[in-house]
Amino acid sequence: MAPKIFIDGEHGTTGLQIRTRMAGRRDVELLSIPEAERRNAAMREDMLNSADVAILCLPDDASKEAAQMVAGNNNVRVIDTSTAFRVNPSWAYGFAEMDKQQAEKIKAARFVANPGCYPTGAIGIIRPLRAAGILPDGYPVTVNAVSGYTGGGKQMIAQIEDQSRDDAISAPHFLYGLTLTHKHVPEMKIHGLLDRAPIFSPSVGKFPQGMIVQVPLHLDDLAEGTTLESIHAALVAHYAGQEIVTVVPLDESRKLPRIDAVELAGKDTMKLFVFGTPGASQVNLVALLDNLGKGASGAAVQNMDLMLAS
Ligand SMILES: NC(=O)C1=CN([C@@H]2O[C@H](COP(=O)(O)OP(=O)(O)OC[C@H]3O[C@@H](n4cnc5c(N)ncnc54)[C@H](OP(=O)(O)O)[C@@H]3O)[C@@H](O)[C@H]2O)C=CC1
Ligand SMILES: CC(=O)N[C@@H](CCC(=O)OP(=O)(O)O)C(=O)O
Repeated sequence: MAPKIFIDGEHGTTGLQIRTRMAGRRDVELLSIPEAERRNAAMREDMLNSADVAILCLPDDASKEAAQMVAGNNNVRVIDTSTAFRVNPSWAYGFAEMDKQQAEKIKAARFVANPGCYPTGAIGIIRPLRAAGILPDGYPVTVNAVSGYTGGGKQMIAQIEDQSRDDAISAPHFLYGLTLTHKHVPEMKIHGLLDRAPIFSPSVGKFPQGMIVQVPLHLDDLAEGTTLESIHAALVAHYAGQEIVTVVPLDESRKLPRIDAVELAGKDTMKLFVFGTPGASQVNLVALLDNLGKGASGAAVQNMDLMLAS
């Protein structure tokens, strides 16, 4: 019998994209509730407890409630796409490529916390450098990023696409998270293996899907002898043996005049680049992804497939 999957929040931005990715799949059975009943707690509880894998695509509070609804039912495994459980040690962190053991941890887990979109890029860059001893304790890491506006869910999509609203956003590009206390900072610190919280400056551009995450570094403050080439080699070694996170060869990235935030829109992969001038003292590490692809729905489906393969 095909495993049953219930997407709680299936009519929201992340949920819909997961449904699209599952369309036509015969190896899973999708359980569903009508859109008008999406907040019917009794129906949701029933569906959640009928599923083999429940994928929660809800705000944090609703995710916590849903997790509670299935807590006593060991037949149900859970993937949560919210921020609620990402730094909870009882939940496996759903970034399969972040180290060599992570895919096995996800396969075996009952509870998987899907990573945030920005942290996927930031951790994808930072963690390999911490693991290789290149990025020392105390380094003041900064993370600067731009996301497509679907990152803000139904609310922000409406604010940008419907300019007649009182709360419409007309800016073509805006910074936010100005208090430097964005909800993704703890996740970046813990799964990035950092001893100091990074300064995180997010922004949104007037395009629906896509994301650039930048981590600029001073080579003089890294492990002795670190060069642009050795950072690139460490990333290549870290991501060897899989196809979802790729490290762009230096001879290719050197020729690029610019990076397009929407290049990977609609894709579930992530590209990493090492920019800078050979022999100079600074590098800029860049992750390119789709906030709704490897940054959310694509990663959720990848995690579901790992869990079903166990
Ligand atoms: N968008 C993105 O790029 C990313 C999103 N995420 C995370 O995914 C989760 C979902 O976000 P997103 O899809 O963008 O948000 P949306 O606002 O687009 O969708 C959320 C859905 O959940 C429903 N919902 C809200 N509260 C409840 C509740 N109490 N009970 C049942 N259903 C409820 C909403 O219904 P209603 O229409 O009635 O409000 C809506 O259908 C969030 O935790 C977000 O942080 C993670 C990574 C990236
Ligand atoms: C553009 C935008 O608003 N992005 C959201 C993050 C994306 C999201 O909601 O996902 P998480 O579950 O990973 O938090 C934000 O900054 O709150």
